Amino acid sequence: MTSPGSPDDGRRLIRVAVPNKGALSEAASSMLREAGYRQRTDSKELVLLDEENGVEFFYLRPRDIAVYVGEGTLDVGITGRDMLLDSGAPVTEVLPLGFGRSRFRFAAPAGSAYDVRALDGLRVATSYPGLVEAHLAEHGVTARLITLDGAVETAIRLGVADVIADVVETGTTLRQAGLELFGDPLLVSEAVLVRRRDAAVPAGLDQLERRLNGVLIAQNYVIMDYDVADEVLADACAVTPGLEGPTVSPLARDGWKAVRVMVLRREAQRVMDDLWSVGARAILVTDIAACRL
Ligand SMILES: Nc1ncnc2c1ncn2[C@@H]1O[C@H](COP(=O)(O)OP(=O)(O)OP(=O)(O)O)[C@@H](O)[C@H]1O
Ligand SMILES: O=P(O)(O)OC[C@H]1O[C@H](OP(=O)(O)OP(=O)(O)O)[C@H](O)[C@@H]1O
Ligand SMILES: [Mg+2]
Repeated sequence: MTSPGSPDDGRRLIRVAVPNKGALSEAASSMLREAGYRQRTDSKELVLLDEENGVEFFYLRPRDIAVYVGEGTLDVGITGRDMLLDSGAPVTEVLPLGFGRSRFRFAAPAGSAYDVRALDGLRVATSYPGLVEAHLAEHGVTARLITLDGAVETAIRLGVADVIADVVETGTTLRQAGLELFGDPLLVSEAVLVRRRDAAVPAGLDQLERRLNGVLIAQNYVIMDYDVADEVLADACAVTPGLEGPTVSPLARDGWKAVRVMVLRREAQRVMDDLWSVGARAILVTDIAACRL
């Protein structure tokens, strides 16, 4: 008989927690899909078995994911760094995933010019009490935390709090509530892959990590090909050092080489200008569909 969590051939499945709703949900599933895993097609599905890849996905609230992984019920999960620190669960980051980027900041009514050290005795509304409490303690400040489930920006207008601490991406929500930021960010957050701290590395994590890393590289890098005369080959290679060094091949045209190299996508236009300046020609940029480095 097959026990839960093990397919017929006796391999143990790696159990992965994925956000079921909210800001991380869609991006997490599409990254996993990009990495070759099956994902649910119905947002009501709670569990999905991808037997071919040896993975079982559990769709859970992002806030609960660090708890399940910290308890060892699930092997790994995708959640926000802010949520994982707030939970205090014994989990550790395996890989930052490059989406769900935000800052965790204090804000107060525009013009009130607060300072973190002046929060003693004030009411701070937040959905992340663990994070805020630790930060205030670091600064020797004792404030009264008002813990709310969401829509924290409204708490000041309704007279429940003097300042708030919340997730900020574009700042639109804050501005619309007539608030402005003060103090340094408590945290810079993004979605992260997490596993249980001080526990054995779960079987299958290395494959999951390599696949997700492959997706990140494919998103962030392009392939650049160009032709260059031997005399300026070294100058061109200095512009495009690549990750491990460019591939240089002979061209049918005497005294010229063909070069192939990986370049950061966001720098591609600047790099093409620089290559052109040193004399490179036929500069082509190609997307990477998938990779393992
Ligand atoms: N507008 C945003 N841009 C980028 N990341 C965000 C944004 N809002 C939330 N996040 C991040 O997404 C993660 C989960 O937050 P989310 O808002 O999805 O949870 P929630 O507030 O519990 O759920 P919901 O908003 O659906 O009630 C956190 O790590 C947070 O930093
Ligand atoms: O800086 P912005 O681009 O405006 O984004 C930040 C807002 O997005 C999230 O809200 P969400 O929609 O998740 O509602 P919630 O506050 O109820 O969680 C977060 O809590 C902020 O309110
Ligand atoms: Mg939210």
